[in-house]
Amino acid sequence: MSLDSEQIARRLDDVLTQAPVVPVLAIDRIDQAGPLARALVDAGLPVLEVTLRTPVALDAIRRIRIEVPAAVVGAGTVLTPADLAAVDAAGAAFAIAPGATPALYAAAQTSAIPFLPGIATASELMTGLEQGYTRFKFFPAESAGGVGALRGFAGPFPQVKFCPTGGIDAARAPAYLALKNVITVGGSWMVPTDALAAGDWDRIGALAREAAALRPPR
Ligand SMILES: O=C(O)C(=O)C[C@H](O)[C@H](O)COP(=O)(O)O
Repeated sequence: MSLDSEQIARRLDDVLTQAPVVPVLAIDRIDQAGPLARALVDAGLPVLEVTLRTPVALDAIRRIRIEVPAAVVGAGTVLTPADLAAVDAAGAAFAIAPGATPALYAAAQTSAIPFLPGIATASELMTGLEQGYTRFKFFPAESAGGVGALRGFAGPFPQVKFCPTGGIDAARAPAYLALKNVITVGGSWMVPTDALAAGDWDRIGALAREAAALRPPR
């Protein structure tokens, strides 16, 4: 399969436009997966990024697909072609990387799964453009220049849109969401570590509802 630039953008937009905020999840215990996903989806955040940072991540993706069919569950921290193949096999709806490499771009060309590469600089963005990509994760957003950097990218790269992630919270998210070149914002702030460990789905649900209300989906 070889996709052109428009097809790549459309496949990613189909996913990323479904919610103003994408929760970035590090799931430690498999029994957390279903209830956590349900709390987030019920609160209005259907698009979920399960990071491959924990041993149960792939199982968590499978579990969420079965237990919470309304979730659009994808994978984060996809670092290698092997990771991309593994998340595809687990049935992830999309794959997100904090950066990108020639090997990952090559693997994504032959993978059925929509792939969102990460960039932090104009040169990395231009490498992605050469690969046919116009949608990127901007990571780590706050320390790589934040809202100002994205305003700057809008000049030379008007066709490019972003999912900024990294250091964003409920207070910072609205400034990103107000930018024309931001489709959605990623972050973990609605899943505080102590609330997840305690299974406090009410608190997570309340934070997620606030996040979902930040902007109607685009
Ligand atoms: O694991 C990955 O693939 C990443 O790219 C990193 C995450 O997206 C950020 O760590 C989330 O950022 P916080 O909202 O600051 O927790």
